[in-house]
Amino acid sequence: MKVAVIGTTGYGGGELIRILHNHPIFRIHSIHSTREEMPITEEFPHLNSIFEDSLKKVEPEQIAEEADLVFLATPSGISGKLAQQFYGKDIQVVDLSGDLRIKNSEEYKKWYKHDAVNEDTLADAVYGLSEWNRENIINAKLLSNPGCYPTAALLGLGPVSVAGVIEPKGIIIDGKSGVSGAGKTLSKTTAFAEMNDNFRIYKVNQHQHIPEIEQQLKLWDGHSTPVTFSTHLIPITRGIMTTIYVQLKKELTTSEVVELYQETYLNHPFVRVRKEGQYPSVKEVCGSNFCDIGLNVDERTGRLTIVSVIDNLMKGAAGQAVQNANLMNGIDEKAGLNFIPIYP
Ligand SMILES: NC(=O)C1=CN([C@@H]2O[C@H](COP(=O)(O)OP(=O)(O)OC[C@H]3O[C@@H](n4cnc5c(N)ncnc54)[C@H](OP(=O)(O)O)[C@@H]3O)[C@@H](O)[C@H]2O)C=CC1
Ligand SMILES: CC(=O)N[C@@H](CCC(=O)OP(=O)(O)O)C(=O)O
Repeated sequence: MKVAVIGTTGYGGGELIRILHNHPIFRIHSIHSTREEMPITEEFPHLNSIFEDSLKKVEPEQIAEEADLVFLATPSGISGKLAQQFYGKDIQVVDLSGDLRIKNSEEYKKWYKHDAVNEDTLADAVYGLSEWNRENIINAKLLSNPGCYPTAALLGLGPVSVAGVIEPKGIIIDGKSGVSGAGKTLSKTTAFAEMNDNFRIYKVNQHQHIPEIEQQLKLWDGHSTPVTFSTHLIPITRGIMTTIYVQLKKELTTSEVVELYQETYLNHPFVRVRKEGQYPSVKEVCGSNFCDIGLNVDERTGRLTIVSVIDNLMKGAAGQAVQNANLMNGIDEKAGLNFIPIYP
């Protein structure tokens, strides 16, 4: 199958190249950028003598004629416009941005600060939380890949939310992300002197991933109410950890909760549930498509602590995007994604 990548010179685009280069079915047909036509190695010297294709202009008509599937690894605002240009054409679209995730246009505008895509495009976009929306993903032509934080948070919350064993009110999600989550555009907060040896909270109660998390929780549990979601920048390159606090409705032991998670994710190769007493760290998933989850019930408070970790560029972006593209095409979901994490 021929695939195209738009936004190739970014971190998400670069990660797509790393995965697709070794994919057994998908073949990179073309890579696209707003820059002048140049070999990708000008931007990514690490690809020298491995993959040296030249960047092409972003021409949706031509891309749709030539390729079977296109990944949009472009910023919010740009992705939505591109998705509309591909709409109705004979090509599958997988968008890594937030532009197609929020079904309510007003809600999107409130959090993303610009207009949403048109209603048709929005209505046809399938939310690609791979482990939880499989039936819709396999029939999707337009796929909206989840955000990095929502992936970690929702994979952590799914089993207890669906089982109805937690109070729908008062969920607290504490997120920490490595710097590559912010993309490669230079900014003051991600500059070395600001970020190194530092730990900073940002977008307090204003993060654009809040409506995405709440939208999915509401589908799982109609009684669910707004969550508290905090995001922190930590001085590592890759990785997200969410530490989630929920109140249990009834008495459950850690071992019972671990069993619930292990059963839920039994047939989902990219979610690894740790046994009682073990908790994941971000290094243990780095460079891979895994989401690792650790659990503990505090019997004193009746609260469950859920710890989930992902690599933001893999399960949080390009990895899950390829997993979804595999599902959309009836290919083994692990195809091209069989990476052992880079450790240490
Ligand atoms: N980084 C992460 O961990 C995650 C990112 N995402 C989302 O994935 C998308 C890509 O993120 P990321 O790779 O980090 O971002 P980067 O900023 O690293 O890269 C974005 C790329 O988009 C391209 N671009 C910018 N404007 C246009 C345009 N008008 N038309 C076409 N291409 C354009 C740029 O390439 P060029 O200048 O060559 O045109 C740039 O390299 C974003 O929507 C982001 O929110 C989602 C989950 C996690
Ligand atoms: C560390 C860092 O800055 N991370 C970014 C993640 C942005 C992102 O991936 O945005 P979408 O998922 O909405 O496309 C942030 O918190 O805004």
